[in-house]
Amino acid sequence: MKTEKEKMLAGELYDALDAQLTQERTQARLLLKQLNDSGEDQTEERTHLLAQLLPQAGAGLWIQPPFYCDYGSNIRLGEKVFFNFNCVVLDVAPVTIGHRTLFGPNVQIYTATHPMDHQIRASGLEFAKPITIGDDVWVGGSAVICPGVSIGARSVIGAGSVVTKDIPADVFAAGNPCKVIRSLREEA
Ligand SMILES: CC(=O)SCCNC(=O)CCNC(=O)[C@H](O)C(C)(C)COP(=O)(O)OP(=O)(O)OC[C@H]1O[C@@H](n2cnc3c(N)ncnc32)[C@H](O)[C@@H]1OP(=O)(O)O
Repeated sequence: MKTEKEKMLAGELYDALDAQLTQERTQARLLLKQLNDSGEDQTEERTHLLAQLLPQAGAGLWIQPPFYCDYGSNIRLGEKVFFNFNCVVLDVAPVTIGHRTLFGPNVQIYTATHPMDHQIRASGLEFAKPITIGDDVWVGGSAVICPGVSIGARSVIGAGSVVTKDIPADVFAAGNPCKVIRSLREEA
């Protein structure tokens, strides 16, 4: 029989109040509290905390606190990824981010979702869909990336966008819902 964590990572309905998952979230929150309370001059301390929180991060990661996530262990980052102030990554399902991708302040990445049927929702069970963002993407401030979305390499997402569907590579896309505005191939 699958554990609740295995169901969660498989995108199946699962119980978020499961003891193992609660313990893992608590551990992540304790690390986040230390990270978010750390000073700008405590670079070694921050590097040490981030290595524990995000074991699948590439070299050159820069996270400007405050930063928030559910588990950390489900976030895979390429090299030289940058998160500006106050980003939130609900990594209930895997979140995969490519090299050199930049996030403006207050970007929200949500893999977590709940059943639309109120009776199933009332049972407390929930589920999640993975999010993938390619290399060299720039996500403008306050954008929301919804569950299950992929954003192709080198694309730019305008500030304040709500990305509900996949965005291809090499485009500027913006708005709520986020739509492709133009190709960036000719601008390269
Ligand atoms: C990593 C960091 O920390 S980043 C720091 C934080 N900074 C930001 O988040 C800034 C993000 N910047 C943006 O969102 C800007 O809008 C940019 C850079 C994407 C604008 O790019 P430009 O190529 O100059 O776009 P341009 O102004 O030509 O707009 C093209 C169209 O898209 C629209 N548009 C541009 N940005 C947005 C947006 N965020 N949301 C909705 N529509 C937008 C414009 O209104 C315009 O529409 P129109 O043709 O109907 O007039």
